Amino acid sequence: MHTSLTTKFIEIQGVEQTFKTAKGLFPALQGINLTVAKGEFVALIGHSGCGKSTLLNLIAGLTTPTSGALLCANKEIKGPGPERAVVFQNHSLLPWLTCFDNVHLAVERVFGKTESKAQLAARTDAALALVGLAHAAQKRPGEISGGMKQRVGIARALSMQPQVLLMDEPFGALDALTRARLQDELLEIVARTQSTVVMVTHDVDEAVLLSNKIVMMTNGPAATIGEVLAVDLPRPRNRVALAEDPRYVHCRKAVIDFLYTRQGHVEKAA
Ligand SMILES: Nc1ncnc2c1ncn2[C@@H]1O[C@H](COP(=O)(O)OP(=O)(O)OP(=O)(O)O)[C@@H](O)[C@H]1O
Repeated sequence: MHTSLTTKFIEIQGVEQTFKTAKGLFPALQGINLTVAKGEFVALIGHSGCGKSTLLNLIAGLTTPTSGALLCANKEIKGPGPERAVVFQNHSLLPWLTCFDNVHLAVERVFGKTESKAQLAARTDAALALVGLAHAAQKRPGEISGGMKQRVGIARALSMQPQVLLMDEPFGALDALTRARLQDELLEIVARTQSTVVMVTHDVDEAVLLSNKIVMMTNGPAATIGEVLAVDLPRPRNRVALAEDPRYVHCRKAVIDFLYTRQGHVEKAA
């Protein structure tokens, strides 16, 4: 159960992102102002191409904004850092390494200079155990299912003991049942580790089930934050019980209204 969600952790101030393309400048994001508190779970939702990944990449420090500022723990975000671990949709594991070695690589990068070999191995084991994959430690990505690969990706991110977990549609490529199971696991892990999470998703139910706050983005070009919805559902959350909870239904409807009534989907060429 989150106690206080008041400590400002990530601050995004007047951020604008313009890309140079063959056809000229493309304004992807403008006027983005957002605060994420420590221990908060924030979902970014919006139609395809509105700029969710662009915003997540800015927080990850993989790109720099055209203007505006991004801060993490009062420090300007100037590049990627182990305190902001990223989980991508396609797990991005190295296929020739075992699950253990894939996670160990990240552990070594962050703690290699300060900890013994035994400590690094123990961290790796603990991260795999956290996602229920201790038994698959010696398997290679090609020998495990899509859901398991995604769990290794989450273990790798968590193994760095990041202050914030940035997830870009982490369950987007999975079937509905595996996706539901991983959402439930993520809920438990986040409760146990008190992680701060920013997650990009297309899935309204996923956003409501997992988050404290849903950031709804307008369609691009020059996309911005249209509305922020507070999800005041108590934790722990149970998907079956929530399905009929009027507060859940209300949140779900508010997001659907925003996406389909006020931001009617416009397909546009990328
Ligand atoms: N490096 C880039 N150069 C040029 N345009 C880009 C670049 N990255 C993103 N864009 C454009 O910026 C817009 C936002 O892209 P982004 O990938 O952030 O959207 P998204 O909301 O994450 O989409 P999806 O939900 O489909 O993954 C799109 O129009 C995209 O074509």
